[in-house]
Amino acid sequence: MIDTPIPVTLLTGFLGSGKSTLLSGILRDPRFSDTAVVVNEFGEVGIDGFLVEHSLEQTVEMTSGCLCCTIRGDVRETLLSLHRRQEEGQVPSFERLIIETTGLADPAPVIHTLMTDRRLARRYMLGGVITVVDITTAEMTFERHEESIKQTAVADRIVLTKTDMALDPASRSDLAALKALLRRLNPAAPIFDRHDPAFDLRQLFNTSLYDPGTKSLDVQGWLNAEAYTPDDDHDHHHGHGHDHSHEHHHGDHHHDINRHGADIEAFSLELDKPISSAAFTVALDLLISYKGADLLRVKGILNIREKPGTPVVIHGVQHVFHEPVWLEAWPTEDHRSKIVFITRGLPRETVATFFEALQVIGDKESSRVPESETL
Ligand SMILES: Nc1nc2c(ncn2[C@@H]2O[C@H](COP(=O)(O)OP(=O)(O)OP(=O)(O)O)[C@@H](O)[C@H]2O)c(=O)[nH]1
Repeated sequence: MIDTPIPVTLLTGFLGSGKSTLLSGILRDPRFSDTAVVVNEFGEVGIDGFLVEHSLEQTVEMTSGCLCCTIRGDVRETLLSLHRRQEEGQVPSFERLIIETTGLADPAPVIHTLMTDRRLARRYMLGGVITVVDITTAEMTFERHEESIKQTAVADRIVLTKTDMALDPASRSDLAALKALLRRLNPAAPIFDRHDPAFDLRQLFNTSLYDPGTKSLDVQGWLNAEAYTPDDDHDHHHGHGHDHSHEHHHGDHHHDINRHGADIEAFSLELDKPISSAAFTVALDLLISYKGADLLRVKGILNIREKPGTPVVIHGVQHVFHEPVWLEAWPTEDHRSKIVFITRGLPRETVATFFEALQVIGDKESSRVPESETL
């Protein structure tokens, strides 16, 4: 058990959106009794008394300030120390870890630390990102706080909160518009209603590439490339074009919620021919140096020409990419490379151009890039 990296789930969402309330619900549920929690709070008391009382040493609260500022030190040290204490039997063993970030935090630095820190990577892996969205304040929050849009764009799961509060008919149309906006910002992340009787907390945690339960890789579910492909059934799934104002007209509803995050695009690229490892590396490096900060999330499965039959999985958040994972075989009959992108101010056409050029330069350049510098 201790040999398998422990999945880490990031719980994010704007101030007051309902993160702690959701977390309390998770920790009250006996199915999640093997969960450790790291809470980062500005205030003195992180979470309600129940959690502190019943989770005992598995709860590590940090009152040292904003997570995004202290991540290099505190969260890393906290996670390593927690793991060590588990191995030494000082705290009960845990199967998953949740980090609740402050509402103001950009989740990217935490994700970067999990992706790149070798000591952490032997013990933990990025499980997923849960983003909580308060439906009563979402529009104002998106309006005023750019980071809340980014929190949504990098999510693996989106949870709508405060849906139990009385809604007048106008607010219900707001809800439809909000969902359409969330799908546009992030087509692949399932959206759950916290108060839907069918909502099961377990749906929040089946997010990682590696499924610790079955000890197998679920590339299809993780990539969910179909969600990025616009078709008749998915006419809310975009990534092409910018004018979304035709969607969801709601009587006398005046706001155009879809203008928020108008520069965010979600799309997939499919490459029919196997690609050279060297050319792919060059194209990705160029893209990162050109617009690294605006590659909000990139996931993909690649057919590398030099290694037929063994695809490689890539995963990046902004300019930082996870160590590629080589698979022993393709998960399906479809052996095309597929890459999904969520970008800011970086249109599909531009990204596609990089990868089309890649196909062209592939043959010429592959011999000129040292093997050590490729995937
Ligand atoms: N009616 C209702 N109230 C909720 C819901 N979720 C949270 N709240 C309330 O909203 C307030 C803020 O919730 P928290 O869970 O503390 O939010 P948070 O995101 O942890 O807040 P910060 O830590 O300040 O960022 C509290 O008063 C909660 O009781 C919900 O689904 N419905």
